[in-house]
Amino acid sequence: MLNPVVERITQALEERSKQRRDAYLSTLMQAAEQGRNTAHGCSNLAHVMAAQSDEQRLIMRQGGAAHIAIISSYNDMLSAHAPLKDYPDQLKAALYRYGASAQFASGVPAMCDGVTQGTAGMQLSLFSRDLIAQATAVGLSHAVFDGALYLGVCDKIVPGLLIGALHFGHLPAVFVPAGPMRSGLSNPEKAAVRERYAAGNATRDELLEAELAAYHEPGTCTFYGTANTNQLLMEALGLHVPGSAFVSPGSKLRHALTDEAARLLIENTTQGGHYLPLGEQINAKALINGAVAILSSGGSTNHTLHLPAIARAAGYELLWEDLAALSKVVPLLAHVYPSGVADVNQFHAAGGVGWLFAQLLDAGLMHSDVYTIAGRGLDRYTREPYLQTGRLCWRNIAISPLEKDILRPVIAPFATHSGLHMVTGNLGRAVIKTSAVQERYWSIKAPARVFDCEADALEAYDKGRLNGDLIMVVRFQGPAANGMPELHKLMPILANLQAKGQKVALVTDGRLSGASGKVLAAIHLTPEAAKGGPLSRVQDGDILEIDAKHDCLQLHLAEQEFAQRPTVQAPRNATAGYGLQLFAAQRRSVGPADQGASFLIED
Ligand SMILES: O=C(O)[C@H](O)[C@@H](O)[C@H](O)[C@H](O)COP(=O)(O)O
Repeated sequence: MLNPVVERITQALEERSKQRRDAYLSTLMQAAEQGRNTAHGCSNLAHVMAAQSDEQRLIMRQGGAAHIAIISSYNDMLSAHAPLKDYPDQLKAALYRYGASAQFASGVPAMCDGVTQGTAGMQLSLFSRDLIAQATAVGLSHAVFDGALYLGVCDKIVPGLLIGALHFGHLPAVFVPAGPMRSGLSNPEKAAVRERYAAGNATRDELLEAELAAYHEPGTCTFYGTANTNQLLMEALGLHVPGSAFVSPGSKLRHALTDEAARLLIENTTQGGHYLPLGEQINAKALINGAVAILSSGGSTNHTLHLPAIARAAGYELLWEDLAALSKVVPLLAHVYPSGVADVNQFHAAGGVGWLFAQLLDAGLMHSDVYTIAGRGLDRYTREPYLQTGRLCWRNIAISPLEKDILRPVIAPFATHSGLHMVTGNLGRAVIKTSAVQERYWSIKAPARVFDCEADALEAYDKGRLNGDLIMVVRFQGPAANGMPELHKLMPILANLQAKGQKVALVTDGRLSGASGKVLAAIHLTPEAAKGGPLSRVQDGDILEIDAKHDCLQLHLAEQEFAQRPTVQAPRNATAGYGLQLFAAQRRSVGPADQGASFLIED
């Protein structure tokens, strides 16, 4: 039986979004009826076919076969995307075997947050999600396709591809992952070396050695950050070949799963006989399944931005309140770094996605009656793929998790609350994830130390100026100020202060990495300081209080006195150089964090 809160939130989502969703579906229907662009004349078609092989031209000229778009975010800057290099050729070969034709419709940009962390480039990170959505739309705008394969893994890329794809929601879609790199130096060991380096107790050589041992080959980073949360989300939305999220790149199984992605897509086209338009697949139940999967696994806080933005692209208005309400009934069932010490390879080996979904479905926390690319019913995603004499098969996963420190059943979870909190008070509202924070640190009342950028906070630490209990405020980091960068570089220094016995926390209108944890952090604060939010009136020494258990974020100051304080303006020249000026229009038009921090303004 479905959990009543899950049922209520799903219904509320449907009701609140009815008008928008109906309009979305009617646009989708029109596009579906039209199919490929019927206005295409011979010259248009000749342009489509000019670069194709004779065999492919023949298939297209004869008509009747599906024509598939491949959209890829491949580059070899991202270790997670490097394995995608040969996928288009493999997928095309598989599609041809099934009688379809295919074209590499577009590449989309993809940046690595690990490379840009703590640098100006990070200011483009969240904006790149919407840019990827636009690039996806450009790729599909030729309107000659019957379905599309989307290749991407990392933080902004998968949400961006999905948002773009949903604007072509009449096309069936399959997302094709590449899988995580093998485990190297463990994530906690890597973090420990960083903390020692920040404290001056490790050399730069030691630090680099540790980083290289952690990030050591192609594949997704092994912690459960935003990229791997994306992969879990794609399984929960039924957009992957079941169980394909965390299979290593380069393995025979991965190869077979990639071929299977092509086969399933063909099946879901009109030509394949089981037409499944993406826009119908991603309905309220699917979105709630995505949210529940992320919450129960301690997924990335970035998805409090991405999920509302994805939902909006499908005609839904998903609220932070929905996530907060679900969080209270969805137990934390996985402990993967930063919430635990295990990495995603160990999570996968312990039972992984399939085991987790089986638990959630059994407890009525996920909707089973959803459309997936593999057929109706999410139960298909509770099994794991394997090869039997070269043939791709699926099998049930053991009922008990193989490792109770990594996965736990609904009846004995790590915590009954998933750990995502929405805190509110006179500064606005913000998001806190407690699954990686020890419970004794969940509340704090301390003086504010206010910084207008991450670099100033790091400098204060280096100069030994962060003494005593403190709540670090780093403001002018919201979407309109500078694109809402991740401030992950603050974590080692705050962790060090905490380890020394100081009570510390962070309040910011910026973001943290999915890999951040340990220290209590109220992030995505809305309204942001650059828009005149109350955060712009906070001063050094103000007493702030954060209480995750009671969903509270408060500045203790008489209301009138606080209201009369002058509003500090955003620092000038923070957005110059490194291409940042090119995004001035986006900073002007971007929406607030609780609506996904998106600059995609729809009519
Ligand atoms: O949200 C995320 O998951 C991050 O953006 C992640 O993709 C990024 O690469 C981190 O900076 C790496 O974390 P570490 O620096 O801790 O390895």
